[in-house]
Amino acid sequence: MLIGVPKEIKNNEFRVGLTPPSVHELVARGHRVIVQTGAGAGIGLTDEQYTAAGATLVPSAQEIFAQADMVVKVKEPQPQECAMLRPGQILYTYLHLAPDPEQTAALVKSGAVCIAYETITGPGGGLPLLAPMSEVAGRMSIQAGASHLEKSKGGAGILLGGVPGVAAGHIVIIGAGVVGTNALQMAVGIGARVTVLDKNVDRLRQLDLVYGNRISTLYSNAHAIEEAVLSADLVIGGVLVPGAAAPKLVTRDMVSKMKKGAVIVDVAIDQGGCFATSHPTTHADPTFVVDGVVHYCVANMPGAVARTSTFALNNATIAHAVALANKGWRQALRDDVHLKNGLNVCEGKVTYAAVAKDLGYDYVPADTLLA
Ligand SMILES: NC(=O)C1=CN([C@@H]2O[C@H](COP(=O)(O)OP(=O)(O)OC[C@H]3O[C@@H](n4cnc5c(N)ncnc54)[C@H](O)[C@@H]3O)[C@@H](O)[C@H]2O)C=CC1
Ligand SMILES: CC(=O)C(=O)O
Ligand SMILES: [Mg+2]
Repeated sequence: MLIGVPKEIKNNEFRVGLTPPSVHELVARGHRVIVQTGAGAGIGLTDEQYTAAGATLVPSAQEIFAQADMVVKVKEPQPQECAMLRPGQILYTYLHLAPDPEQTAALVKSGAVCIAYETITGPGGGLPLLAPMSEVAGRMSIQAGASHLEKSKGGAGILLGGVPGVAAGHIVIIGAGVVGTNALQMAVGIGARVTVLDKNVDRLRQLDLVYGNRISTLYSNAHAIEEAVLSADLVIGGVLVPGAAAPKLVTRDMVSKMKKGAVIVDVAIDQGGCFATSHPTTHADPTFVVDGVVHYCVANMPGAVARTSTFALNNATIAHAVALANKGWRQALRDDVHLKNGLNVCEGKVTYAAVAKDLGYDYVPADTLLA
């Protein structure tokens, strides 16, 4: 198979779909890989490293999309990339379709076979191709929050760890999945007071066993969320209903009653966000203020630590990339229910139930397209 890797074009996005070691994995199995010139330059992955791994460099994204049987990316395709996809071509990347009707319509129109990293499941449960980026974003959420609590960034002027004689700041984490537990690890590490909420009591039980009385755990409902966020200096939003638009758990009214200069980091913004007042921002202009509360809503947080993130992502994506290249998409999906769960749009049909429901498409089960 001919596999193509374009340079990412989203704002401040320096990750790349395949590292040179991943290129080597594919080439060693008899596949050809074309990489756009300079695709990894922003994170020190040179064109020479790609050619040494067996890739051929091509100068433009147009040539990558025109030639490749499978395009491997990181972020959802931007409108000009959607326009270059063609029927039957495999697109393997993050998509986050539920909050994005324009992208969904463009992918349906393209006729391409669109496999979303974020809905591929794992034999042990969970979302193993989302997990590494959630680890990164969860850890980053505390440093982003701490930074924006500084006066010069619009925050209240609070040091989360406090100092002897002055109380530590209060961090509230909504959602105790991968983002939430990684945020929690950092929050405890800097000495903040931490409250974590989830609907899954087993998750809270596990965290209680690890952290004991260093944290407070709360069952997530509207009352508990309101009480927690009103006393918070920093709120992290890390909820997920897989594939679906994020539930708006923090209302406009709650935000209006929060402390002035408090900070919200809505990590779930790539699924639409879990604060009623959120909208996506970029690394170039990461925050806005509503009712005196600083909102950080960057939809590609791991792009800021693009080198770490690229290697972590490739560790999780390469095995399925090899399967798709070796077997073709139909057989690879027939052989692996977890990879099949990644199919969101295929040959003009929406094949992921939560996306179809949220955006008003007919849901066509993947199996009907694999016969
Ligand atoms: N902005 C960015 O750059 C990035 C965003 N993300 C996003 O972060 C979000 C979270 O991802 P993960 O932690 O990997 O998901 P996860 O599935 O590991 O955890 C989500 C948690 O939310 C909980 N939850 C669901 N409904 C809830 C409710 N009503 N109240 C409280 N908790 C609730 C679930 O029980 C689960 O524990 C996703 O939308 C993901 O796409 C992930 C990486 C980067
Ligand atoms: C998961 C995601 O949206 C990201 O890594 O950018
Ligand atoms: Mg997006």
